[in-house]
Amino acid sequence: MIEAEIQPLKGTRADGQESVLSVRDVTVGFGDKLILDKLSLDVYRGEILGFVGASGTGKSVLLRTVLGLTPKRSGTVSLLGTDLDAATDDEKMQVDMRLGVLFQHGALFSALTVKENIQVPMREYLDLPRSLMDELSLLKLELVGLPRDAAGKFPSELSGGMIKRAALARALALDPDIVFLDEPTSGLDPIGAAEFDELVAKLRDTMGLTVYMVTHDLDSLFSVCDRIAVLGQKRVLMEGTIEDMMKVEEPWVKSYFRGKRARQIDLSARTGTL
Ligand SMILES: Nc1ncnc2c1ncn2[C@@H]1O[C@H](COP(=O)(O)OP(=O)(O)OP(=O)(O)O)[C@@H](O)[C@H]1O
Repeated sequence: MIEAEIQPLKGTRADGQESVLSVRDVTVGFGDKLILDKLSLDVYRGEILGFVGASGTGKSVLLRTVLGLTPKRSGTVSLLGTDLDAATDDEKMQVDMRLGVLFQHGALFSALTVKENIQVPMREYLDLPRSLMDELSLLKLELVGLPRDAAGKFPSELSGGMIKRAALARALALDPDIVFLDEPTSGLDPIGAAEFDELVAKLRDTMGLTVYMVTHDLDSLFSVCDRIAVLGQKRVLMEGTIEDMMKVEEPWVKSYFRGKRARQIDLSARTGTL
């Protein structure tokens, strides 16, 4: 399959699936350095989208732009059907409440316990009694597979894998429709990373969560991502399933998905030894 044969960008998929995130012709630059040039992308409800690209191509810049943290020069970003530029403050807040974010670094506030970290979004957006917030925090911990006694611990007392889970629990605090995960498995050993991937897939299956995952982790791309978008040349170079990616001849995509490491993972996945 060549690039042109991969599914084109649309607002709604052929099966009628709604676009939860719709990025249209977004241009972002710093000074005279253009990072994204008329980039378009859709993420559909209930899918796990893996977003990849060489280092420095602008994956974090796009994520920050979508979240409204980095200004764009032109283009539109619609989240959950709301054009963020045209939205009122109240509409923006309604959207903010329905998305969760797990940043690669600085995932948790170090001076707060895990429970207090999970309660940060609840305090920001909801007016709930303390006992209910405590109960909800324990439910979120259970959801991400952490024991109840993790609630009173500080991030420094947790392993890397537990920190990621606790940060995910915080991202899920308000039962979001979509979560943005920036390199969620970086720094985890392969078993911890595989367990985290399984957790993300389980949450998608049970909660109908939509997942936008920036990742370099080939294991994640092969095992849990429904669709992959590749960033290159300041735009989404191509998008499709992992099978589509395996057929692409573009040099970076080819070496990424069909290099030695990728071949080992693909073989493991096919033989069930992953
Ligand atoms: N605030 C900023 N001011 C100026 N340049 C920036 C700023 N933020 C990012 N950049 C530049 O934008 C480019 C893309 O950076 P970005 O962090 O998005 O890359 P990335 O694809 O996420 O890389 P990696 O995979 O290594 O994390 C880089 O050249 C970076 O130096």
